Amino acid sequence: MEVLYSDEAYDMLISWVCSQPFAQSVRASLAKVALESSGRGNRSGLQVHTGDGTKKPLHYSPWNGRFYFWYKRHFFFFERSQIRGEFGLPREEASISYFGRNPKVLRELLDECRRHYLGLIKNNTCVFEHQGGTWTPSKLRSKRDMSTVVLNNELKKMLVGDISDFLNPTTRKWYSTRGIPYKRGYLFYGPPGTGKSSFSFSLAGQFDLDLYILNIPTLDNHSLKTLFEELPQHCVVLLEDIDAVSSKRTGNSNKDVSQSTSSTQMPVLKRLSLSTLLNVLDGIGSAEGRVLMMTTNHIEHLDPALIRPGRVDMKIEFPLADEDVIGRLFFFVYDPQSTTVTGGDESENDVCGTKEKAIKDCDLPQLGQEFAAKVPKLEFSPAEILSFLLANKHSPHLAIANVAAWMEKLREERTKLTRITSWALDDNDGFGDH
Ligand SMILES: Nc1ncnc2c1ncn2[C@@H]1O[C@H](COP(=O)(O)OP(=O)(O)OP(=O)(O)O)[C@@H](O)[C@H]1O
Repeated sequence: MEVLYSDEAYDMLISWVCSQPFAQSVRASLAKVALESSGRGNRSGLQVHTGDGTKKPLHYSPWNGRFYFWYKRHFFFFERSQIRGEFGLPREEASISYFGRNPKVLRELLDECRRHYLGLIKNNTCVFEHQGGTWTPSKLRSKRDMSTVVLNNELKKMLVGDISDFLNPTTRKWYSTRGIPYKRGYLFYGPPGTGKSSFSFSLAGQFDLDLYILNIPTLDNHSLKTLFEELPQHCVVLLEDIDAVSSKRTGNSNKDVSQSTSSTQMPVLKRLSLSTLLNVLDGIGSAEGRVLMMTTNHIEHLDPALIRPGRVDMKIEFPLADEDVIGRLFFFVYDPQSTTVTGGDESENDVCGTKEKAIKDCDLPQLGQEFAAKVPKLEFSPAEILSFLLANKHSPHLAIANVAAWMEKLREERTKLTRITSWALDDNDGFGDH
Protein backbone atom coordinates (compact mmCIF):
# COMPACT_ATOMS: atom_id res chain seq x y z
CA MET A 1 0.00 0.00 0.00
CA GLU A 2 1.49 3.27 -1.14
CA VAL A 3 0.91 6.41 0.87
CA LEU A 4 1.34 9.77 -0.83
CA TYR A 5 3.47 12.36 0.86
CA SER A 6 0.98 15.09 0.00
CA ASP A 7 -1.80 13.33 1.87
CA GLU A 8 -2.50 13.41 5.60
CA ALA A 9 -2.45 9.58 5.55
CA TYR A 10 1.32 9.98 5.29
CA ASP A 11 1.46 11.67 8.68
CA MET A 12 -0.78 8.99 10.13
CA LEU A 13 1.54 6.24 8.97
CA ILE A 14 4.82 7.92 9.89
CA SER A 15 3.69 9.02 13.34
CA TRP A 16 2.47 5.51 14.13
CA VAL A 17 5.69 3.95 12.82
CA CYS A 18 7.76 6.34 14.93
CA SER A 19 5.85 5.29 18.03
CA GLN A 20 6.63 1.56 17.50
CA PRO A 21 9.45 -0.19 19.33
CA PHE A 22 11.09 -1.37 16.08
CA ALA A 23 11.54 2.29 15.04
CA GLN A 24 13.83 2.88 18.04
CA SER A 25 16.39 0.35 16.89
CA VAL A 26 16.52 0.88 13.13
CA ARG A 27 19.97 1.32 11.69
CA ALA A 28 19.03 3.84 9.00
CA SER A 29 17.27 6.88 10.31
CA LEU A 30 16.59 10.47 9.47
CA ALA A 31 17.49 13.04 12.10
CA LYS A 32 15.68 16.36 12.05
CA VAL A 33 15.19 19.29 14.33
CA ALA A 34 11.52 19.49 15.19
CA LEU A 35 11.24 23.13 14.21
CA GLU A 36 7.69 23.75 15.24
CA SER A 37 6.83 23.80 18.88
CA SER A 38 3.58 22.17 17.93
CA GLY A 39 3.26 20.62 14.56
CA ARG A 40 4.24 17.86 12.28
CA GLY A 41 7.91 17.93 13.16
CA ASN A 42 8.88 18.37 9.50
CA ARG A 43 6.70 15.39 8.58
CA SER A 44 9.18 12.96 10.00
CA GLY A 45 6.64 11.90 12.57
CA LEU A 46 4.15 13.95 14.47
CA GLN A 47 5.63 16.06 17.24
CA VAL A 48 3.13 17.37 19.67
CA HIS A 49 4.57 20.02 21.94
CA THR A 50 5.47 18.59 25.30
CA GLY A 51 6.10 21.96 26.88
CA ASP A 52 9.47 20.91 28.28
CA GLY A 53 11.10 23.93 26.65
CA THR A 54 13.92 21.92 25.04
CA LYS A 55 15.74 24.02 22.49
CA LYS A 56 15.88 22.49 19.01
CA PRO A 57 14.82 18.99 20.03
CA LEU A 58 16.04 16.26 17.68
CA HIS A 59 13.71 13.75 16.21
CA TYR A 60 14.60 10.46 14.52
CA SER A 61 12.57 8.36 12.15
CA PRO A 62 13.20 5.27 9.99
CA TRP A 63 14.58 6.37 6.66
CA ASN A 64 15.85 5.11 3.33
CA GLY A 65 15.29 1.43 3.69
CA ARG A 66 13.00 -1.46 4.36
CA PHE A 67 12.03 -2.09 7.99
CA TYR A 68 10.42 -5.30 9.22
CA PHE A 69 8.02 -5.66 12.11
CA TRP A 70 5.26 -7.86 13.51
CA TYR A 71 1.75 -6.55 14.03
CA LYS A 72 -1.18 -8.74 15.15
CA ARG A 73 0.68 -11.90 14.20
CA HIS A 74 1.40 -10.70 10.67
CA PHE A 75 4.82 -9.93 9.31
CA PHE A 76 5.00 -6.46 7.72
CA PHE A 77 7.56 -4.29 6.13
CA PHE A 78 7.64 -0.56 5.92
CA GLU A 79 9.61 1.22 3.23
CA ARG A 80 10.49 4.85 3.08
CA SER A 81 12.83 6.68 0.78
CA GLN A 82 13.44 9.81 -1.19
CA ILE A 83 13.18 9.70 -4.97
CA ARG A 84 13.57 12.24 -7.75
CA GLY A 85 10.10 13.46 -8.65
CA GLU A 86 8.81 15.86 -11.28
CA PHE A 87 11.41 18.37 -12.54
CA GLY A 88 14.07 16.40 -10.65
CA LEU A 89 12.76 17.63 -7.31
CA PRO A 90 13.23 15.30 -4.35
CA ARG A 91 10.05 13.61 -3.21
CA GLU A 92 9.44 11.38 -0.22
CA GLU A 93 7.68 8.06 -0.60
CA ALA A 94 6.39 5.50 1.87
CA SER A 95 4.70 2.15 1.54
CA ILE A 96 3.60 -0.65 3.77
CA SER A 97 3.37 -4.33 2.82
CA TYR A 98 2.75 -7.65 4.49
CA PHE A 99 3.20 -11.30 3.59
CA GLY A 100 -0.29 -12.42 2.74
CA ARG A 101 -3.08 -11.89 0.26
CA ASN A 102 -5.76 -10.06 2.21
CA PRO A 103 -5.74 -6.26 1.66
CA LYS A 104 -7.99 -5.88 4.71
CA VAL A 105 -4.99 -6.53 6.95
CA LEU A 106 -3.23 -3.46 5.56
CA ARG A 107 -6.34 -1.35 5.87
CA GLU A 108 -6.73 -2.39 9.49
CA LEU A 109 -3.18 -1.32 10.16
CA LEU A 110 -3.78 2.04 8.45
CA ASP A 111 -6.91 2.44 10.53
CA GLU A 112 -4.84 1.87 13.65
CA CYS A 113 -2.44 4.58 12.38
CA ARG A 114 -5.42 6.89 11.87
CA ARG A 115 -6.69 6.34 15.42
CA HIS A 116 -3.23 6.87 16.84
CA TYR A 117 -2.88 10.11 14.86
CA LEU A 118 -6.30 11.40 15.91
CA GLY A 119 -5.38 10.73 19.52
CA LEU A 120 -2.20 12.77 19.10
CA ILE A 121 -3.91 15.74 17.52
CA LYS A 122 -7.06 15.77 19.60
CA ASN A 123 -6.33 19.08 21.31
CA ASN A 124 -5.14 20.70 18.15
CA THR A 125 -6.64 22.28 15.07
CA CYS A 126 -5.18 21.24 11.73
CA VAL A 127 -4.54 24.37 9.71
CA PHE A 128 -4.00 24.09 5.97
CA GLU A 129 -2.53 26.89 3.93
CA HIS A 130 -1.73 26.89 0.24
CA GLN A 131 1.11 27.47 -2.11
CA GLY A 132 -0.27 28.42 -5.48
CA GLY A 133 -2.81 25.76 -6.37
CA THR A 134 -1.96 23.12 -3.77
CA TRP A 135 -2.75 22.79 -0.11
CA THR A 136 0.41 22.46 1.92
CA PRO A 137 0.68 19.81 4.66
CA SER A 138 -1.27 20.84 7.68
CA LYS A 139 0.19 22.58 10.66
CA LEU A 140 -1.07 21.78 14.09
CA ARG A 141 -2.05 24.57 16.41
CA SER A 142 -3.40 24.15 19.91
CA LYS A 143 -7.12 24.71 19.95
CA ARG A 144 -8.05 28.19 21.04
CA ASP A 145 -10.74 28.20 23.66
CA MET A 146 -13.73 30.36 22.77
CA SER A 147 -13.47 32.13 26.12
CA THR A 148 -10.14 33.64 25.06
CA VAL A 149 -11.85 35.75 22.41
CA VAL A 150 -13.59 38.55 24.23
CA LEU A 151 -16.81 39.26 22.41
CA ASN A 152 -20.45 39.88 23.09
CA ASN A 153 -21.61 36.67 24.79
CA GLU A 154 -25.01 36.63 23.12
CA LEU A 155 -23.37 36.84 19.74
CA LYS A 156 -21.01 34.01 20.59
CA LYS A 157 -23.87 31.79 21.75
CA MET A 158 -25.91 32.57 18.68
CA LEU A 159 -23.06 31.71 16.31
CA VAL A 160 -22.11 28.52 18.11
CA GLY A 161 -25.77 27.47 18.11
CA ASP A 162 -26.10 28.21 14.40
CA ILE A 163 -23.01 26.21 13.45
CA SER A 164 -23.85 23.27 15.69
CA ASP A 165 -27.34 23.16 14.19
CA PHE A 166 -25.81 23.21 10.71
CA LEU A 167 -23.39 20.38 11.53
CA ASN A 168 -26.09 18.23 13.08
CA PRO A 169 -26.42 15.10 10.86
CA THR A 170 -30.20 15.57 10.50
CA THR A 171 -29.63 19.03 9.02
CA ARG A 172 -27.76 17.58 6.06
CA LYS A 173 -30.79 15.43 5.23
CA TRP A 174 -33.05 18.42 5.68
CA TYR A 175 -31.02 20.39 3.13
CA SER A 176 -30.85 17.56 0.62
CA THR A 177 -34.59 16.76 0.70
CA ARG A 178 -35.22 20.41 -0.17
CA GLY A 179 -32.50 20.56 -2.81
CA ILE A 180 -30.62 23.30 -0.96
CA PRO A 181 -26.79 23.15 -1.19
CA TYR A 182 -25.52 22.01 2.20
CA LYS A 183 -23.15 24.82 3.14
CA ARG A 184 -23.13 27.83 5.39
CA GLY A 185 -21.37 31.16 5.04
CA TYR A 186 -20.49 33.89 7.52
CA LEU A 187 -19.02 37.32 7.04
CA PHE A 188 -17.02 38.80 9.91
CA TYR A 189 -16.43 42.48 9.37
CA GLY A 190 -14.85 45.24 11.39
CA PRO A 191 -11.59 47.15 11.96
CA PRO A 192 -8.24 45.34 12.24
CA GLY A 193 -7.48 43.61 15.52
CA THR A 194 -11.04 43.02 16.63
CA GLY A 195 -10.78 39.23 16.75
CA LYS A 196 -12.24 38.09 13.41
CA SER A 197 -9.49 35.60 12.55
CA SER A 198 -9.04 34.51 16.16
CA PHE A 199 -12.73 33.79 16.47
CA SER A 200 -12.78 31.79 13.21
CA PHE A 201 -9.87 29.76 14.51
CA SER A 202 -11.51 29.08 17.86
CA LEU A 203 -14.79 28.13 16.14
CA ALA A 204 -12.94 25.56 14.01
CA GLY A 205 -11.43 24.14 17.21
CA GLN A 206 -14.75 24.13 19.03
CA PHE A 207 -16.30 21.95 16.32
CA ASP A 208 -13.17 19.88 15.76
CA LEU A 209 -12.99 20.93 12.12
CA ASP A 210 -9.88 21.44 10.02
CA LEU A 211 -9.23 25.01 8.98
CA TYR A 212 -8.34 25.85 5.36
CA ILE A 213 -7.02 29.37 4.97
CA LEU A 214 -7.13 31.10 1.60
CA ASN A 215 -4.97 34.12 1.04
CA ILE A 216 -6.82 36.03 -1.67
CA PRO A 217 -4.02 38.30 -2.98
CA THR A 218 -1.84 35.29 -3.87
CA LEU A 219 -4.54 33.43 -5.80
CA ASP A 220 -5.43 33.31 -9.46
CA ASN A 221 -8.60 31.89 -11.01
CA HIS A 222 -7.13 28.49 -11.75
CA SER A 223 -5.61 27.89 -8.33
CA LEU A 224 -8.77 28.97 -6.53
CA LYS A 225 -10.80 26.42 -8.50
CA THR A 226 -8.28 23.64 -7.83
CA LEU A 227 -8.06 24.43 -4.14
CA PHE A 228 -11.83 24.39 -3.72
CA GLU A 229 -12.09 21.08 -5.55
CA GLU A 230 -9.64 19.57 -3.08
CA LEU A 231 -11.53 20.59 0.04
CA PRO A 232 -12.81 17.79 2.24
CA GLN A 233 -16.47 17.51 3.15
CA HIS A 234 -16.47 18.91 6.64
CA CYS A 235 -14.16 21.83 7.20
CA VAL A 236 -13.94 25.54 7.82
CA VAL A 237 -12.71 27.63 4.90
CA LEU A 238 -11.38 31.01 5.92
CA LEU A 239 -11.23 33.65 3.20
CA GLU A 240 -9.23 36.45 4.76
CA ASP A 241 -9.47 40.10 3.68
CA ILE A 242 -12.13 39.42 1.13
CA ASP A 243 -12.18 43.11 0.16
CA ALA A 244 -8.90 42.46 -1.62
CA VAL A 245 -10.89 40.71 -4.33
CA SER A 246 -14.10 42.55 -4.46
CA SER A 247 -14.96 45.47 -6.67
CA LYS A 248 -18.18 47.39 -6.79
CA ARG A 249 -19.68 46.42 -10.09
CA THR A 250 -20.66 49.38 -12.12
CA GLY A 251 -22.90 48.09 -14.86
CA ASN A 252 -20.40 45.53 -16.09
CA SER A 253 -20.99 42.58 -13.84
CA ASN A 254 -17.77 40.88 -14.88
CA LYS A 255 -15.50 43.83 -14.41
CA ASP A 256 -12.05 42.56 -13.55
CA VAL A 257 -10.98 42.96 -10.00
CA SER A 258 -7.61 44.27 -10.97
CA GLN A 259 -9.18 47.71 -10.66
CA SER A 260 -10.32 47.21 -7.13
CA THR A 261 -8.87 48.75 -4.03
CA SER A 262 -7.57 46.92 -1.02
CA SER A 263 -8.05 47.70 2.63
CA THR A 264 -5.26 50.27 2.36
CA GLN A 265 -6.97 52.00 -0.55
CA MET A 266 -3.94 51.36 -2.75
CA PRO A 267 -4.57 49.93 -6.20
CA VAL A 268 -3.52 46.29 -6.21
CA LEU A 269 -2.76 43.98 -9.06
CA LYS A 270 -4.94 40.91 -8.76
CA ARG A 271 -5.39 37.89 -10.91
CA LEU A 272 -8.45 36.48 -9.22
CA SER A 273 -11.71 37.64 -10.72
CA LEU A 274 -14.85 38.20 -8.74
CA SER A 275 -16.91 36.13 -11.16
CA THR A 276 -14.59 33.13 -10.64
CA LEU A 277 -14.85 33.51 -6.89
CA LEU A 278 -18.65 33.62 -7.07
CA ASN A 279 -18.74 30.54 -9.32
CA VAL A 280 -16.42 28.65 -7.02
CA LEU A 281 -18.49 29.51 -3.96
CA ASP A 282 -21.66 28.26 -5.64
CA GLY A 283 -20.19 25.51 -7.81
CA ILE A 284 -20.34 21.77 -7.59
CA GLY A 285 -16.67 21.77 -6.64
CA SER A 286 -17.63 23.63 -3.49
CA ALA A 287 -17.54 20.99 -0.76
CA GLU A 288 -20.75 19.89 0.89
CA GLY A 289 -20.87 20.60 4.58
CA ARG A 290 -18.27 23.31 4.50
CA VAL A 291 -18.47 26.34 6.74
CA LEU A 292 -17.21 29.41 4.94
CA MET A 293 -15.93 32.35 6.95
CA MET A 294 -14.97 35.53 5.18
CA THR A 295 -13.30 38.42 6.93
CA THR A 296 -12.98 42.02 5.88
CA ASN A 297 -12.06 45.39 7.29
CA HIS A 298 -14.19 47.11 4.65
CA ILE A 299 -17.67 45.75 4.20
CA GLU A 300 -18.49 48.89 2.18
CA HIS A 301 -16.05 47.80 -0.56
CA LEU A 302 -17.69 44.44 -1.07
CA ASP A 303 -19.76 43.64 -4.10
CA PRO A 304 -23.34 42.94 -2.94
CA ALA A 305 -23.31 39.72 -4.99
CA LEU A 306 -20.51 38.32 -2.88
CA ILE A 307 -22.40 38.70 0.36
CA ARG A 308 -25.91 38.03 -0.76
CA PRO A 309 -27.93 35.47 1.27
CA GLY A 310 -27.01 31.98 0.15
CA ARG A 311 -23.36 32.92 -0.08
CA VAL A 312 -23.30 34.68 3.26
CA ASP A 313 -25.98 33.59 5.70
CA MET A 314 -24.92 35.83 8.58
CA LYS A 315 -23.02 39.09 8.74
CA ILE A 316 -21.41 39.75 12.06
CA GLU A 317 -19.81 42.99 13.07
CA PHE A 318 -16.63 42.97 15.16
CA PRO A 319 -16.52 46.50 16.56
CA LEU A 320 -13.77 48.36 18.38
CA ALA A 321 -13.77 47.74 22.12
CA ASP A 322 -16.73 49.11 24.05
CA GLU A 323 -16.82 49.55 27.81
CA ASP A 324 -17.87 45.96 28.43
CA VAL A 325 -15.11 44.51 26.23
CA ILE A 326 -12.48 46.81 27.77
CA GLY A 327 -13.45 45.66 31.27
CA ARG A 328 -13.47 42.01 30.24
CA LEU A 329 -10.07 42.27 28.56
CA PHE A 330 -8.75 43.70 31.81
CA PHE A 331 -10.21 40.76 33.69
CA PHE A 332 -8.92 38.33 31.12
CA VAL A 333 -5.37 39.52 31.69
CA TYR A 334 -5.39 39.89 35.47
CA ASP A 335 -7.84 37.30 36.69
CA PRO A 336 -5.63 34.62 38.33
CA GLN A 337 -8.06 31.95 37.08
CA SER A 338 -6.94 32.60 33.53
CA THR A 339 -3.26 32.71 34.51
CA THR A 340 -1.03 29.66 34.16
CA VAL A 341 2.63 29.73 34.91
CA THR A 342 4.45 27.37 32.59
CA GLY A 343 8.13 26.79 31.91
CA GLY A 344 10.85 29.04 33.25
CA ASP A 345 13.06 28.33 36.21
CA GLU A 346 11.91 28.15 39.76
CA SER A 347 13.00 31.64 40.74
CA GLU A 348 11.03 33.02 37.83
CA ASN A 349 8.01 31.06 38.96
CA ASP A 350 8.48 32.44 42.45
CA VAL A 351 8.42 35.99 41.11
CA CYS A 352 5.33 35.24 39.06
CA GLY A 353 3.74 33.56 42.04
CA THR A 354 4.36 36.60 44.24
CA LYS A 355 2.97 38.91 41.58
CA GLU A 356 -0.05 36.68 41.12
CA LYS A 357 -0.68 36.78 44.82
CA ALA A 358 -0.47 40.56 44.80
CA ILE A 359 -2.98 40.62 41.92
CA LYS A 360 -5.24 38.19 43.78
CA ASP A 361 -5.35 40.59 46.70
CA CYS A 362 -6.54 43.45 44.46
CA ASP A 363 -10.15 44.45 44.06
CA LEU A 364 -10.17 43.49 40.37
CA PRO A 365 -13.78 44.41 39.55
CA GLN A 366 -13.16 47.89 40.98
CA LEU A 367 -9.85 48.25 39.09
CA GLY A 368 -11.48 46.94 35.91
CA GLN A 369 -14.15 49.63 36.15
CA GLU A 370 -11.51 52.27 36.78
CA PHE A 371 -9.55 51.13 33.75
CA ALA A 372 -12.63 50.96 31.50
CA ALA A 373 -13.62 54.48 32.58
CA LYS A 374 -10.24 55.82 31.43
CA VAL A 375 -10.37 54.27 27.93
CA PRO A 376 -12.87 55.88 25.58
CA LYS A 377 -15.21 53.34 24.07
CA LEU A 378 -15.00 52.42 20.39
CA GLU A 379 -11.64 54.10 19.85
CA PHE A 380 -9.19 51.22 20.31
CA SER A 381 -9.25 47.65 19.09
CA PRO A 382 -9.17 44.70 21.48
CA ALA A 383 -5.77 43.80 19.98
CA GLU A 384 -4.37 47.23 20.91
CA ILE A 385 -5.77 47.12 24.44
CA LEU A 386 -4.59 43.57 24.95
CA SER A 387 -1.12 44.44 23.78
CA PHE A 388 -0.96 47.33 26.26
CA LEU A 389 -2.29 45.20 29.12
CA LEU A 390 0.22 42.45 28.34
CA ALA A 391 3.04 44.96 28.59
CA ASN A 392 1.77 45.69 32.13
CA LYS A 393 0.64 42.18 32.94
CA HIS A 394 2.20 42.04 36.36
CA SER A 395 0.46 45.10 37.73
CA PRO A 396 -3.11 46.24 37.12
CA HIS A 397 -2.28 49.43 39.05
CA LEU A 398 0.53 50.21 36.61
CA ALA A 399 -1.82 49.63 33.70
CA ILE A 400 -4.24 52.17 35.12
CA ALA A 401 -1.45 54.64 35.79
CA ASN A 402 0.08 54.28 32.30
CA VAL A 403 -3.01 54.07 30.16
CA ALA A 404 -3.40 57.81 29.49
CA ALA A 405 0.17 58.15 28.22
CA TRP A 406 -0.24 55.04 26.10
CA MET A 407 -3.42 56.36 24.46
CA GLU A 408 -1.70 59.67 23.68
CA LYS A 409 1.22 57.87 22.07
CA LEU A 410 -1.07 55.67 20.01
CA ARG A 411 -3.07 58.66 18.79
CA GLU A 412 0.14 60.41 17.74
CA GLU A 413 1.30 57.32 15.89
CA ARG A 414 -2.02 57.11 14.09
CA THR A 415 -1.88 60.74 12.99
CA LYS A 416 1.65 60.21 11.70
CA LEU A 417 0.58 57.09 9.82
CA THR A 418 -2.42 58.85 8.25
CA ARG A 419 -0.14 61.64 7.08
CA ILE A 420 2.33 59.17 5.53
CA THR A 421 -0.47 57.21 3.84
CA SER A 422 -2.13 60.27 2.37
CA TRP A 423 1.26 61.57 1.22
CA ALA A 424 1.96 58.20 -0.48
CA LEU A 425 -1.46 58.25 -2.14
CA ASP A 426 -0.94 61.84 -3.35
CA ASP A 427 2.43 60.81 -4.70
CA ASN A 428 0.74 58.03 -6.65
CA ASP A 429 -1.87 60.24 -8.25
CA GLY A 430 0.03 60.42 -11.46
CA PHE A 431 0.92 64.15 -11.15
CA GLY A 432 4.58 63.62 -10.42
CA ASP A 433 6.79 64.95 -7.64
CA HIS A 434 5.80 67.18 -4.76
N1 LIG B 1 -11.90 40.29 20.94
C1 LIG B 1 -10.68 39.82 21.22
N2 LIG B 1 -10.50 39.06 22.31
C2 LIG B 1 -9.26 38.57 22.59
N3 LIG B 1 -8.18 38.79 21.83
C3 LIG B 1 -8.32 39.54 20.74
C4 LIG B 1 -9.59 40.08 20.36
N4 LIG B 1 -9.43 40.79 19.23
C5 LIG B 1 -8.15 40.67 18.89
N5 LIG B 1 -7.47 39.94 19.78
C6 LIG B 1 -6.04 39.59 19.74
O1 LIG B 1 -5.41 40.47 18.81
C7 LIG B 1 -4.64 39.80 17.84
C8 LIG B 1 -5.19 40.05 16.45
O2 LIG B 1 -6.49 39.50 16.36
P1 LIG B 1 -7.13 38.96 15.01
O3 LIG B 1 -6.07 38.63 14.03
O4 LIG B 1 -8.11 37.90 15.36
O5 LIG B 1 -7.89 40.26 14.51
P2 LIG B 1 -8.63 40.50 13.13
O6 LIG B 1 -9.90 41.20 13.46
O7 LIG B 1 -8.73 39.24 12.38
O8 LIG B 1 -7.62 41.50 12.43
P3 LIG B 1 -7.42 41.80 10.86
O9 LIG B 1 -8.68 42.42 10.37
O10 LIG B 1 -6.26 42.75 10.84
O11 LIG B 1 -7.11 40.48 10.20
C9 LIG B 1 -4.67 38.32 18.23
O12 LIG B 1 -3.51 38.03 18.92
C10 LIG B 1 -5.87 38.19 19.15
O13 LIG B 1 -5.62 37.25 20.14
